[in-house]
Amino acid sequence: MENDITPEKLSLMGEEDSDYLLSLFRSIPGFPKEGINFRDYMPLLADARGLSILMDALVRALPVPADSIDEVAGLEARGFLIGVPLAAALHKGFVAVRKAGKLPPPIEHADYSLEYGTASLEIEQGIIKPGTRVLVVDDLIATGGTAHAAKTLIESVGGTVCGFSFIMKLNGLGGCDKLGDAPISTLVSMPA
Ligand SMILES: O=P(O)(O)OC[C@H]1O[C@H](OP(=O)(O)OP(=O)(O)O)[C@H](O)[C@@H]1O
Ligand SMILES: Nc1ncnc2[nH]cnc12
Repeated sequence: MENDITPEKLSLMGEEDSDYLLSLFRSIPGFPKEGINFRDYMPLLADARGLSILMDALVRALPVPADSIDEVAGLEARGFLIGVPLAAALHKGFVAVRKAGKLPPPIEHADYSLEYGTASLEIEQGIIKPGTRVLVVDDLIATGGTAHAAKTLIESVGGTVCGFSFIMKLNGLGGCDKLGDAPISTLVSMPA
């Protein structure tokens, strides 16, 4: 099903690498429930060349210059998998934005709705210092509920979201419209 995937920022790399990356995405209709076409990037991580191209692509496609980022925040769970290596590649720290109940108090908490359910995100108070410029990283933006909740949390502890980096964007759900003015980078887009 990779033929319904549109490259966005992949033009920043060679056609051979771009095609290779596109060939590794998987789409699973009906998972986790009827009506959802689940977009899976795990094969990109499992493939040595795919992982290397992916990380390179995320760095090239940063929505803001690297020197304007203080910290990278990854959203549990799939955002952790790319957030940590991206932070390391940029020589920045990494902050985990976690699902409810995983972090010790004191925490900040925000509820949000998903394409297929509802959930809560939490962040430790004190982990982001006031004035810190944070790049938010996740694998995918659908409705934008998760990324918006992360922005709310980061701002509630005094940070500023300077940009968002996603691998995938699902079209037609208005996700990016929820995120305010901070620049957004997505490597590929596809129908929801
Ligand atoms: O834009 P939205 O509609 O909010 O959806 C996007 C979110 O959904 C997925 O996470 P999920 O909550 O399924 O959790 P996981 O990463 O733990 O699998 C994905 O990794 C994003 O975080
Ligand atoms: N269609 C989808 N595929 C993978 N992750 C998602 N998160 C929200 N919608 C999703």
